[in-house]
Amino acid sequence: MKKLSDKLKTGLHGELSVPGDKSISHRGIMFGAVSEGRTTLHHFLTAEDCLSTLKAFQQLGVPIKRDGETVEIEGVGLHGLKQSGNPLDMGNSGTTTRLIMGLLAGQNFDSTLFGDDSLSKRPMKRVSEPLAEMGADICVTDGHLPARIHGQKLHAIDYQLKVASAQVKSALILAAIQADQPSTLIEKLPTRNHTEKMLNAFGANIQTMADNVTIKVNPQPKLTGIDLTVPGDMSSAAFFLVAATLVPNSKLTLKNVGVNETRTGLLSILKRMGGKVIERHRNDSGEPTADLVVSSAELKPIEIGAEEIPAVIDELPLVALLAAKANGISKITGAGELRVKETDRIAAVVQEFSKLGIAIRELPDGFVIDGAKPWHVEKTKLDSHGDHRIGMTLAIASLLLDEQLQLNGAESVNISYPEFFDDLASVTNIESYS
Ligand SMILES: O=C(O)C1=C[C@@H](OP(=O)(O)O)[C@@H](O)[C@H](O)C1
Ligand SMILES: C=C(OP(=O)(O)O)C(=O)O
Repeated sequence: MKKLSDKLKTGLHGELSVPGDKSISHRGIMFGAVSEGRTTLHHFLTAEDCLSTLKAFQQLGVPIKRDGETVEIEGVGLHGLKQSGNPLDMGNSGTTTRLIMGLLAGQNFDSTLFGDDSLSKRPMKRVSEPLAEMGADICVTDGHLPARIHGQKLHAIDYQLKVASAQVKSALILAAIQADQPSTLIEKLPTRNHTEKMLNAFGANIQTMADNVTIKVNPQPKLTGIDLTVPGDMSSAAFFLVAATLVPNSKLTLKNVGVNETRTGLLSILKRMGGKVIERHRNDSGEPTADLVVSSAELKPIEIGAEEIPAVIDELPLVALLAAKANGISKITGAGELRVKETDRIAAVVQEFSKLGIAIRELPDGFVIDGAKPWHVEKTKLDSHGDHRIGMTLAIASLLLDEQLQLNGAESVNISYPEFFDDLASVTNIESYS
C-alpha cells in the first residue's frame, strides 16, 4: 500500500511537462497503421492503455517500432491489416476496444477482443448495435467483452448517437470510412473531436457542420502517414492544476498542454470557481497547445449540468475535489456516464471522499458537495478501486491533510500516467512516495 502524505510544507512550485495525450496517442497508432507510408509519433504516451493499442496493431500485422516516446509505424493501408493468430488483448482500455471494433468490423477477416475484469464489465452494445446497422457482424455476449467480429463490407449510416461519447462516434467514423457511401452522424452533445481532426490530417474528408454535432464522413479515403508530436494530456495536467489551486502558496507552470476546446472543460470550471490560471497559447498547427500557469486560489461553489460534461468527463473526480474545498454547496449533474468508466466513478468518489469526512451526497447522475464543511479523516486507508483517475485524485486530496494516508491500488496510475508519483514528488519537494 502506498504511503501518501509525507508532509508538504510549502506549496507546489516549478515547471512540469506532463506525458502525451492518451486519446491522441491511441489514434496516432490506429490511423498510422491504416495509412500508407510511415507515421512517426513523438511524445507518445507510454502508459499501459496506449501500449495495449500498440500491441494490438502489431498483432494485426503492422510493423511498429518504439524507442521511448518515439514510435514509427509502417502503415499498411486501409485494407492491409492481417488477421491475428491470437485474440487481441484490450487490457483496461475502453478507447482501444471501441475504436478497434469500428475498424475491424469492415476488414475481411475475423477478430476476437478480450479485456481485463474492469473492461469486461463496460457496455459495448453502444458500439456493436449501430455497427450492426451498418451490416457489421459482432457478437458481444450480454453486451460485454469478449467480442467476436466477423469482418465484412459495411454500408453507410445516418445515425443519431444515443450517448454523448467520443468513443462511440470514433468507432462509427472508422466504420464509415470503410463504407460504400457517405455517412452522417449526429451527436447528442459535442464530444472530443480528435478523430475528425486527426483523420483529416491523414487525408480523410470528414466535415463537422456549424451546429457542431452533425458530422459527415466520406468513404474510402487514401490515408497517408504523417509526423505528429502528441501534446501534453490535459487530463493528466488536471491533477496538477487542481493541486496547485488547492495547496496554499503554490505557483506551477505546466508546459505544452493540449487545449483542444473539446477538452478544456476543467479550465472553464476552475476559472468560474475563482481559480487562477494563465494560458500562454503556443502558435502551432493541428491540435492547439498552451503553457498553463496556475496559482493557489480561494474557490466559490459551482453548478454543472449535462452540456458541460463531455469536455470534462475524465476530470470530474477532480471537480468533486475542487467542490469539496469551495466555500458552499456545489452540484454536478448529467454525469451518469461516470458509472460506466473503469469503475463506477460516482460511487467510488463518494465512498473514498466520505472516508475523509467530506460532505458529499451521491445522485444518480452526479454529486452534491458542501465544501464549507470542514473535512475530518475517518479512515486513513484509501482505495483507488483499480481506477487510475480515482487513485490520482486521492493522492492530490492527501496533500490537503496532515494525517498519514495510505492508498491501495496505487499502481493503477500506470494506465494513463506512469510518472505521476515522480512528477508529484518533483513539484512538492516531497522526496518520494513509498
Ligand atoms: O475517445 C476517447 O479517447 C475518450 C473518450 C471518453 O470516453 P467516452 O467517449 O466513452 O465518454 C473518455 O472518457 C476516455 O478517457 C477517452
Ligand atoms: C475512461 C477512461 O479511459 P478508457 O475509456 O479508454 O478506458 C479514462 O482514461 O478515464
